[in-house]
Amino acid sequence: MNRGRARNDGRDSAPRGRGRSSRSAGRSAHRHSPAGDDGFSSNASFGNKDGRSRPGWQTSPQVSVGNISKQFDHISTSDSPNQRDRHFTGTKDISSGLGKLKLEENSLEAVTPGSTELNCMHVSVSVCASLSAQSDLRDKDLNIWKPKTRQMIDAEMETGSSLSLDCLPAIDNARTRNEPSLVSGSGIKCTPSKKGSQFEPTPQKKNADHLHPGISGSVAVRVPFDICPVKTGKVVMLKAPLLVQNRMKRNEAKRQIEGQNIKVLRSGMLLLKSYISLPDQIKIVKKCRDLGIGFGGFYDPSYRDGGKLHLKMMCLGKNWDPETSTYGDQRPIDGANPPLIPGEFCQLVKGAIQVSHSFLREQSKMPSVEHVLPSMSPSICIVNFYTKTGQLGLHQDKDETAESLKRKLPVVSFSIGDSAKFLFSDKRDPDNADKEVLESGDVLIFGGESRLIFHGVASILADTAPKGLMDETNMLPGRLNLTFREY
Ligand SMILES: O=C(O)CCC(=O)C(=O)O
Ligand SMILES: [Fe+2]
Repeated sequence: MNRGRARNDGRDSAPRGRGRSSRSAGRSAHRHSPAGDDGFSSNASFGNKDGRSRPGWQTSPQVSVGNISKQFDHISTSDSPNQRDRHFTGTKDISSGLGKLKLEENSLEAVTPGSTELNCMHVSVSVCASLSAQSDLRDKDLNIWKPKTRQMIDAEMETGSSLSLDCLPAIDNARTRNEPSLVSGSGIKCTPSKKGSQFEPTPQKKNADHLHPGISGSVAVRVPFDICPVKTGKVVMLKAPLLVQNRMKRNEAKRQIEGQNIKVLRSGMLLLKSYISLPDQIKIVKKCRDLGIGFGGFYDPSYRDGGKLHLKMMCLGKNWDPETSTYGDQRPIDGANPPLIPGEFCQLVKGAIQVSHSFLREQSKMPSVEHVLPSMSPSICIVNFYTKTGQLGLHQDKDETAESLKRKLPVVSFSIGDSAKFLFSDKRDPDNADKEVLESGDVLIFGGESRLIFHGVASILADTAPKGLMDETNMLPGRLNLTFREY
């Protein structure tokens, strides 16, 4: 992808050298659910016909934490369509050194002797930290959620270290993927009470010790980034000022009036305005939120020289590493395997390409438009979250396989939340780049002649997200962007 680093002025640093990954394309292809399996019909709606959500989206097992479960601010509602309700919050001090995890179908218990204190706060952390598992969590977890299975996993928790459990809601992922099942979703963080011990999450570790059985010692934890923090009764939510609320409502109304339309920005570069319906935007945000707080979720990506990108990122299907500008099956910073791309996302991508084809055929009166905009089947999705100050310098997306680039398979980009000032150009030249405002629900496609166009995000236009989206998801102010590619 070779993203130039965004400086504060929105311009780029010099292009970075990059080795293109020569891995074969096949590896990731089977890793995402085949589009259509759990996707949705051609009208691009996420829900079932009766409006209810599909089970894959809403798995919600009950979770408790040993004998302290009652004390948790647990608002799990297994039938609730609202993902945010499926959390519990809490932190627990551990003063003794031994703990046991008891896992059984639809429940998880952590029995931690010597518990002394419970404070309520929302924490969700990846997998297990400071846990020396005496059994292979990976293998065991694959069975844990089978009916009637009960398992005990003895685990040693070092005194003065932290234990983090993640158990919701990516049980589906764990079933289908060979990785620890305590993956995405909410969790409980047990932190030490010992003076001088680390209360802060440990810095990320550059290996995947925690994935291997029998390795003791403290294991690093990625600090999860929650794009939709849970509203609790105790937190006073400040309402957006009236002016802002009115602007959001106006934007929403404008989008509804203008409806869907397609703009050809260049050959092979199309902008599908308001392509993603509001209900689907909401579902995408909630899904990204759940994946984002789980193992392999959002993190602060940096370049090789340590400079930070001005966004949070996670990869689905395959990992793209900004430090090396290459794709791989594991994320080097923590060994996480990228979560699968939800089938519903792939369906939306395919639908957007089909709609573009119909439009191009209609325009050109040509029976085939594949040479203008080739079809593609996504095997990679890079999810970016930009806060109000986020940006991304002009860059080309060109770390996909030589075959994918040769065929000029398009990149398909979803915008959700606040609008973005998007730049694109033949050169890495922000001053002379073309500009387009990408709004919530827009889908941008660039393939064919435009496949290697320089593009980037100059700025985020604050408080422009649809009010309905923000109200329904409690998403932080900012913009969610998903770019799909075929590896
Ligand atoms: O946020 C956007 O619109 C662009 C993101 C992008 O170019 C990328 O992730 O490579
Ligand atoms: Fe890009």
